[in-house]
Amino acid sequence: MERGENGGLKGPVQVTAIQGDVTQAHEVAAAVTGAHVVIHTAGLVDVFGRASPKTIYEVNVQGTQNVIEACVQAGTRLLVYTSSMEVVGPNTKGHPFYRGNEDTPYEAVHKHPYPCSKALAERLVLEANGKKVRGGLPLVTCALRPTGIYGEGHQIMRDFYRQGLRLGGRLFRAIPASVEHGRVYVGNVAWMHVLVARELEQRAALMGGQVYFCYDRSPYKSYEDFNMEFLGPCGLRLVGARPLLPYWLLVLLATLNALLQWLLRPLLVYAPLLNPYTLAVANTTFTVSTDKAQRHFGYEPLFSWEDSRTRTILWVQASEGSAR
Ligand SMILES: NC(=O)C1=CN([C@@H]2O[C@H](COP(=O)(O)OP(=O)(O)OC[C@H]3O[C@@H](n4cnc5c(N)ncnc54)[C@H](O)[C@@H]3O)[C@@H](O)[C@H]2O)C=CC1
Ligand SMILES: CC(C)CCC[C@@H](C)[C@H]1CC[C@H]2[C@@H]3[C@H](O)CC4=CC(=O)CC[C@]4(C)[C@H]3CC[C@]12C
Repeated sequence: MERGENGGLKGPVQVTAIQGDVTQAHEVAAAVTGAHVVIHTAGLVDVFGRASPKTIYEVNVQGTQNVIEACVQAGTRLLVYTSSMEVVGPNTKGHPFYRGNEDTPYEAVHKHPYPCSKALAERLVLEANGKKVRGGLPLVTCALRPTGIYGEGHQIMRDFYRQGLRLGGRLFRAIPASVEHGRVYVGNVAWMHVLVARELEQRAALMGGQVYFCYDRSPYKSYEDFNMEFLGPCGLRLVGARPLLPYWLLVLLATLNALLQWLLRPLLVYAPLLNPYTLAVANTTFTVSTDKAQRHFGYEPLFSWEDSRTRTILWVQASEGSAR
């Protein structure tokens, strides 16, 4: 096997897939046994009310506890956790987080089950740093906090694309262009995980118990303007320099959706994109500006903004056939 541009090994890699449920401790133990490093990225990502708060807690918090316990029992010393920007914010008060870094003071107050579960799970992982694993050596853990991930496989992007096609090639602006939302390309999030997994053992004293935002050179834009970087070249147009509907009306619609969800629950799962939580997240500035990952483990984005954009556009275009 040869070395690639970034010093990593290049060539075929053998992967063994083991299917399991993180809520089942014995299944997690079976998957972790014999592993040198664990990257725990499985999670229930639901901000729409599809799953119950109990299920979200079981998967994200209890599942993470199972992973930690499996590392301890198996004597696996290195654990990397995929956390989220959501453990910080936006908070329930809608305070902006503008170009913040890992040390920026911010009142992290959550009510929604998803950010609550990610925050609890992250805390479990960080508190487990230094815990003795089988054999007596200390566990080394750290957490990566991606902002909104985009790229190939981004289902919400595909949903917006299909909606735009249905509306005759148009999407209507709902959020002011001045609200900036942090985004990071999926390939760079993955690359950051690989680097952490590679460096955690050698740099345990520096990296153990640390959190790192996942970032790259994607531009700071509003959620909708950012999506248009990909949907625009696919033939969609964002209508309106300002939101089409007044904010109070969006709040009303979001509240109505939440009420309908609650009323219909015994009959069906009504889970539209717009609810009070998603509206608050989309409408609150949250952007990061940091070089901590570069300083601690030499991270540089593997994919430039141009590459990330092109790859995402190609993926959206490829999904066009199935959209019609
Ligand atoms: N999508 C985003 O913008 C962001 C995602 N994240 C985090 O990144 C991670 C991956 O998220 P995505 O790829 O977006 O979501 P996803 O839903 O595409 O992937 C989650 C994976 O977890 C697996 N999973 C769910 N429940 C499981 C269970 N009980 N046992 C085993 N596996 C289970 C799913 O099968 C799926 O493969 C999650 O931990 C999420 O919290 C963090 C920040 C932003
Ligand atoms: C016109 C509507 C109000 C627009 C709705 C857009 C929303 C569905 C999305 C806006 C921001 C997204 C979230 C954000 O990127 C942060 C996230 C981090 C995670 O860890 C999981 C996903 C998410 C909560 C993401 C979910 C969709 C949005 C709320």
